[in-house]
Parts: sequence; structure tokens; C-alpha cells
Amino acid sequence: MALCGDHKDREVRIHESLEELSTDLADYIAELSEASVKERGVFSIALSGGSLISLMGKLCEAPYNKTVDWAKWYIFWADERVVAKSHADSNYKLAKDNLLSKVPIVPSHVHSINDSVSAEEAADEYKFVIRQLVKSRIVSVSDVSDSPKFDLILLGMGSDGHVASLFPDHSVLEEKDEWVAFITDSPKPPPERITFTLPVINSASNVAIVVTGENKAETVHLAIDDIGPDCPLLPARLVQPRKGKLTWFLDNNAASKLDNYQFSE
Ligand SMILES: O=C1O[C@H](COP(=O)(O)O)[C@@H](O)[C@H](O)[C@H]1O
Repeated sequence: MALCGDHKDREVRIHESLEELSTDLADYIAELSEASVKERGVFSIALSGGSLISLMGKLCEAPYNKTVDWAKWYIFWADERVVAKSHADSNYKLAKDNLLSKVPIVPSHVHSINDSVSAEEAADEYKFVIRQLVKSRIVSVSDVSDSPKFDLILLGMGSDGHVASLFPDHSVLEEKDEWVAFITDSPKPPPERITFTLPVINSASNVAIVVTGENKAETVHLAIDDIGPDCPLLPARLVQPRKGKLTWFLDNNAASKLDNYQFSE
């Protein structure tokens, strides 16, 4: 693995293969889970959709399937498409089929959106659910705002630089008060989605952005490198946890246009 020379609270991990990235990602998640369970008795983790889920596949295998304290996991989604849970576009279905059904997660700890209401109602209901779990301290609360503080938020990044369902130039990037927003005009189908807002993402204890493939290399460069005042306002670049730690997981292809990085053991 190569490490980019970086800020104190941001790390860029570059992997020579998808196999190496998947193992490192599983180790990272397992270690955060263990630390949270030790400290708080629970682990609150928010997933995304897309390529991230298959890259988490090692968690379903030995040793993680036996060593992770799955009963203590509380699962959320950083974004969800407003479609039926059985629909091929559902981020819930993707995670259920490829991860959650393969490990002993407690069904009542899985907090997916209500798929039988409008995007606006689904976002409102999801906020309410999260608020109850903040009250019971299943989800921590930020000490610098009233935002929930998830132990870990896992994000992918689209080739346009979107993370969760926060798309470039969308007004939802300005949202300061709501925890969960809805959009009905996603440039990537399906159009109706709910998404964690930047204040929630940036209140997490840990955020990981997992990106692979050469087609995203230019966007990775724009999101990570110091490119001066003409830098486009990519949503991925706005992920800057206020008190938490940001870790990028890249393969060699996605990292190929970064300005510089040095190899380590
Ligand atoms: O639409 C979405 O896209 C992003 C990126 O997906 P990827 O397949 O290019 O990795 C994903 O992170 C997000 O959750 C999803 O709704």
C-alpha cells in the first residue's frame, strides 16, 4: 500500500489491486467496529450504494465473519434511491443481497427508509428515526453541533465527484440545518433520492471515501490535490470532518493522476 503525504486528519491509502484494497477496507471497518463497541457498546455505520458494497465483500469471509461483533452493529444509509426495496436500484437491496444477509446482523438494527412514501416523507421519517436513536445514544451526538455523530460513514464517489446523493452544483449542498434531505432531480437515475447532508457527513467520527478505476482518476485528482483557486467545487472535496478523520481508499488506477504519493511498507 502507498500512502499520500497528507493532512493530520486525512489519509489517502493507495492499493495495488482491488484484492489488497478490499482486505485493507475490511481491516479498517473491523478495527473501527471493535473500538466503538469497546468505547460505546455499539457501532453506528452508514453505507452508500454503488461499487462500495462489493468492495466490502471480505467482511462476509473469515476471519471477519466470526470476529466482528455483528450484534452491536446499527446500519444506516448515507443515501438511498426512493424505489421499492426489491428494486434493482435500491441501495438497501444491494447491501442486503451482498452483505447484510451473509452476516448475523440483528434485523431491528437495520434502518432503511420507508419505500412506500414520497421522497420528502421518506426523508422526514428517516430524520425522525435517527433522532430517536440519537436520544437513546445508539448514535452519538456531535459536540460542536446538534448533528448525529456516526461512528463511520462509508461513501463512494461518482465520476462527476458526487458523494452520497450530493451532486455538483445542487442546492442541497447548501443545506445547513437538515440532517437528511430529499432530491427529485438527481442527474444520475433514479431521480428521487434521500441523502445525508454535509453537516451530518462532516460530523462523523470517521468517513471513508472508496474509489476505484481509471475513469475516476481525474476527479480524484480534483477532489484531493491542492489545485488552487480555480478548483471546482466537487462534493467530494467538501467532505471535511470537523473533528473526525477522513480516509480515502483508492486503487492504483483511481490514484494515477494524483500529483504525488510515496510508497511505504
Ligand atoms: O448513485 C450513487 O452513486 C455513488 C457512486 O457509485 P459508484 O458505483 O460509482 O461507486 C454511490 O456512492 C451512491 O451511494 C449511489 O447512490
